[in-house]
Parts: sequence; structure tokens; C-alpha cells
Amino acid sequence: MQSAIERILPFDEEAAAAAERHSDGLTKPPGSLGKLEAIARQLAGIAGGLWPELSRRAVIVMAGDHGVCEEGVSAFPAEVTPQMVLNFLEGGAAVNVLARQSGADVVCVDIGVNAELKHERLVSRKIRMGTANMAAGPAMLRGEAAAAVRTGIEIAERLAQEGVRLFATGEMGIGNTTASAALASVLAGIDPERSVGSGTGIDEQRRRHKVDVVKKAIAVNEPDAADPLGVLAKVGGLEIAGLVGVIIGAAASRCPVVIDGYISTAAALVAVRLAPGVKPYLIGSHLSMEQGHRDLLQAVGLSPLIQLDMRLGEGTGAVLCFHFIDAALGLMQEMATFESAGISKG
Ligand SMILES: Cc1cc2ncn([C@H]3O[C@H](COP(=O)(O)O)[C@@H](O)[C@H]3O)c2cc1C
Ligand SMILES: O=C(O)c1cccnc1
Repeated sequence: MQSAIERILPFDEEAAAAAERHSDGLTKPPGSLGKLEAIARQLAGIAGGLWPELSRRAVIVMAGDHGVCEEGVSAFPAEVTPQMVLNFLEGGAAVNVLARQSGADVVCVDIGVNAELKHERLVSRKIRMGTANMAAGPAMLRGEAAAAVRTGIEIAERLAQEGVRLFATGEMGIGNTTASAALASVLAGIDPERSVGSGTGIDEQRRRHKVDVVKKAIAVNEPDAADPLGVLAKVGGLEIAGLVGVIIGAAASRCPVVIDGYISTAAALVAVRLAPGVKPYLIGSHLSMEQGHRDLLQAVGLSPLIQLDMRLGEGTGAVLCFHFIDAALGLMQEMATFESAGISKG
């Protein structure tokens, strides 16, 4: 893990400034393309030049189960996790459709599903059969959390070596909004009353119970916010740890990584605390309906590009935003300049 963190290059401010100069010479008032210009600048700074070739892209869907489900924190049973994994592998989930539309591969990883899974397209890297119930003790051992992070790093680095240049984070794990809320509360100091949302659609009474479960998990485990890996082990999840690794591995491979909704943003928070150098490589995608997502994005320092009232996860919001990345690069490459079009500058 440490060696990948050490390989992360600093953001190339010179390339970013060159992108900005190019953008300011295009036939539009400076800054008028808003966040599309900001994306183009960021992509140049990440790649160290104009304009990166990002045609090969992948969404990595990390799947894992959560022992905390036995506390009744989700509207759906834990069996849905392995069932959805098979759906991803057969191409029938929402993220598959959106990934096809944006030219991305879906890479589905079993990093901790509580079922024996076999499929030719499944990346089988199970660390354990789901986490333990964090309301009763640590979700996993520190070594297991570290192994899951390393797995994510390896997968992202391997894909980058194979030519993938743009990543999105995705996940599947019934109960994982509970673990994400606990991470948000411990690492960003967001009160559980605010960090706990309705996930797959629990009612207010059950959400209140979920708040109590998160408070109990924090009281029982006494996580230390200054030790992000320890927090991840105590109140996190295997798929969340895997995504922490994906983020580090993408940054170490000099690739941008688009962060999906609430769970992915919790992973991004752990990643920036473990490796602050990943921050310039992150691109926010959408603002999820999950309560607390706005606060969590702010804690990571990300601003969402879109708000479509989505609350699904899987990487859906992140792959949707690949279209905006394509838009930003297309504008930079194809627009006329004031000079070439003979237009007077202001
Ligand atoms: C059919 C189905 C497909 C999903 N795809 C993503 N999630 C999302 O819901 C889960 C988190 O919500 P909670 O913490 O309330 O369980 C995660 O698996 C997340 O990816 C799904 C949930 C369901 C039911
Ligand atoms: O924001 C998300 O990613 C999310 C919200 C609710 C349920 N699953 C995922």
C-alpha cells in the first residue's frame, strides 16, 4: 500500500495552466463553460499534458456483505448482494446500461460477498465472507482491511497497465450505507443524526434505529479518527476498503477517478486521509439523495457535477459523468480559437 502511495505524482500545475490558457483562447467568454473548463484543466494537470486520451474506461464494482445487516438497517435482505453480483455479470443492472452508453467496462469484484460465487467474468478476490456486525465489535481485522485496500490497488494498477485511463468507483453491499455513515461520523465528525440516511428506502422509524446502531458501533469500537485504516477496519466494509485501494491505484497510475454516491464518497474520505496525494485525481459526480452526502462531499473537498435525485450506488452516477468528461475534452479539442475564427476579443 505504501509503495503505491509513494508513486502518486503531484498535480502538474504547469499543464493545468496551459489547459487554462488554451481554454481562454476558445471562442467563448473566459470561464463561460464553467465546470467543463474546470474538468479539462484538472485532466491536463493529472495527465501532465493536453489532452489526455481517455477512451478506455472502467467502473470497478466492489461487492461485499455487512454483518450489521442483522440489526435490521436495510430495506432489503443481505441475499440481494450476491444476486446483484450475478446481475452485474450478466449485464442487467443499471450500471451496466449506463456503462455501455458511456463506453465503460464493468469490472465486478467479489471482495467479501457472503456466498460462494462463480462466474467467468467475476474477479474473485474474496477476503472473507462479509464483515462481522460492527454494532457488536470490529467489522474486520486491521490486516483484512489492509488486504482489501491492497486488492483494490492491484486491480486498478493492472487495468491501467492494460490501457484503462479513466476510472469510476462502484459498489454493491446491502447494509453499506450504515458503514458509510459510521465512517462519515468518525472521520468527518458528522453527527450520526445527519450522516445516517434512508439507504435503499427505510422509513423514518427504521432510520432512527439505524442512527442508534451507528452510535452503538462507534461506542463499542472506539475508533480513532487519526488512524484511518483502523477506522475502516472497525466500522467500514470490505467493498469500501477495496474502493479505497482503487482510488489509490488509479492515482498511482496517473488516472482520474470519478467518485460515485454516498458509499464511494466515504471510500474517498478514507483514501484522502490515508493518502492526501490522491485528492487532485478525484472528480465528484452527482449529489445523491442520501442524507449526509452533501456534508460528506464537502469533507472530501469535492463538488458534484449533477443532481438527478439518484440514490442507487453501483457506480451509476459516476459513469453518467463520463459523458461530461467527454464533453469537456471534445470542446477543448474541437472548438475554434478567437484567432482561427477571426473573432474580436473583449
Ligand atoms: C436491488 C438493489 C440494487 C442495488 N444496487 C445498489 N444498491 C445500493 O443499496 C445498498 C445500500 O443500501 P442499504 O444500506 O440500505 O442496504 C448497496 O448495495 C448499494 O450499492 C442496491 C440495492 C438494491 C436493493
Ligand atoms: O448514494 C449512494 O451511492 C446510495 C444511496 C442509497 C443507497 N445506495 C447507494
